[in-house]
Amino acid sequence: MSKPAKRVAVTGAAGQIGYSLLFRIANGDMLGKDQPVILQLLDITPALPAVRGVVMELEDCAFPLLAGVVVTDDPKVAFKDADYALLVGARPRSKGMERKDLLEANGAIFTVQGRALDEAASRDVRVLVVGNPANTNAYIAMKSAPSLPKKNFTAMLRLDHNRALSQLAARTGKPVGQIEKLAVWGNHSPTMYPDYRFATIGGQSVKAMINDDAWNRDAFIPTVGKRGAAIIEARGLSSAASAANAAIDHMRDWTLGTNGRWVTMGIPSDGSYGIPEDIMYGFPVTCAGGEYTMIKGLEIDEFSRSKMDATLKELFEERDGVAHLLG
Ligand SMILES: NC(=O)C1=CN([C@@H]2O[C@H](COP(=O)(O)OP(=O)(O)OC[C@H]3O[C@@H](n4cnc5c(N)ncnc54)[C@H](O)[C@@H]3O)[C@@H](O)[C@H]2O)C=CC1
Ligand SMILES: O=C([O-])CC(=O)C(=O)O
Repeated sequence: MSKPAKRVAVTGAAGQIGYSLLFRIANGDMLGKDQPVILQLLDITPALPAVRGVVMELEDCAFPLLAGVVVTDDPKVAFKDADYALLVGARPRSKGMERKDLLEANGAIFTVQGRALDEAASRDVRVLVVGNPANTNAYIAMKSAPSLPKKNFTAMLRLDHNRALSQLAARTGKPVGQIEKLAVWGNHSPTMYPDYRFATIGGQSVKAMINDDAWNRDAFIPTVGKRGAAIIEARGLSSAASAANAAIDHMRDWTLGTNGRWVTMGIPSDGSYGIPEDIMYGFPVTCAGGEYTMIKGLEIDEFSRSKMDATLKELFEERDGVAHLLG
């Protein structure tokens, strides 16, 4: 007998990430090839005709796991009994903007949606915020949903993690799938700190393999941090397929587990590593049994401390900038 369907809410369903994401969720890439899903799609009223077009295409794929689709412009309808919520809908940046420049335009969306999740979603709903600035928007949603567990709110750092893996594979000439124990600390912004000090390939230290601090400082860290801008420069639009892929990776690993492998998730801090409680910060985690567990006790050297503090400082500034939204 097939499993009962899970309700997956996706906001910004008419957008470019939505167009890459929905088909993969319906195909079972996120929750497994034996898990039926009901998609609950939210967008703003003028975008609903476009969402209906996407739904026609979903129908035309005849996905066996797609057990139903809801289309709405009302967050409470979209989040009704939702088991998963992927909050993608928000304005993307264009050339010359930083992600934090979107705070004013996008922050308010996440108070409304946090409250609607609080009221309507499953008490176990797993929330991933993709819309930028993702960490602070996730913080806003979490603070606007006081009856839901804080740990169920996360922000997407997985694209940064995957970008960093790919840069390391290129530099070492090793297969990307063999790299373990990478971490990306902090904010999804150019201040993030991708950190391969603990990384291994086939049990060998990646840091020792590369042995080039200047490359780390002057090439690796800025390339990963500014990759989003490089894609906007090249495409004229921000990353969409790779962002959707990262969202699938994040939710799949959270739900189905990582078998001991480290991944990066933006999660509310518990105070570890000197990051104050509730700050939505990228940490290395493993996932098992539907829960994530932060990797604790890693040594933080002076260079790393300064990087982790710089990205924390930016998150403080963003948090202060949205204080008025949180009353
Ligand atoms: N965290 C990450 O790694 C990444 C985050 N992003 C962010 O994801 C967001 C979406 O990007 P795209 O899909 O490329 O943008 P897009 O402009 O193609 O689509 C955004 C969609 O959200 C909808 N929307 C706007 N306000 C809404 C609201 N209040 N409720 C529901 N839907 C709403 C729009 O109508 C549109 O359909 C942007 O903020 C972008 O910066 C993009 C790439 C990576
Ligand atoms: O850079 C942007 O604005 C879109 C994004 O978050 C990314 O590609 O990492």
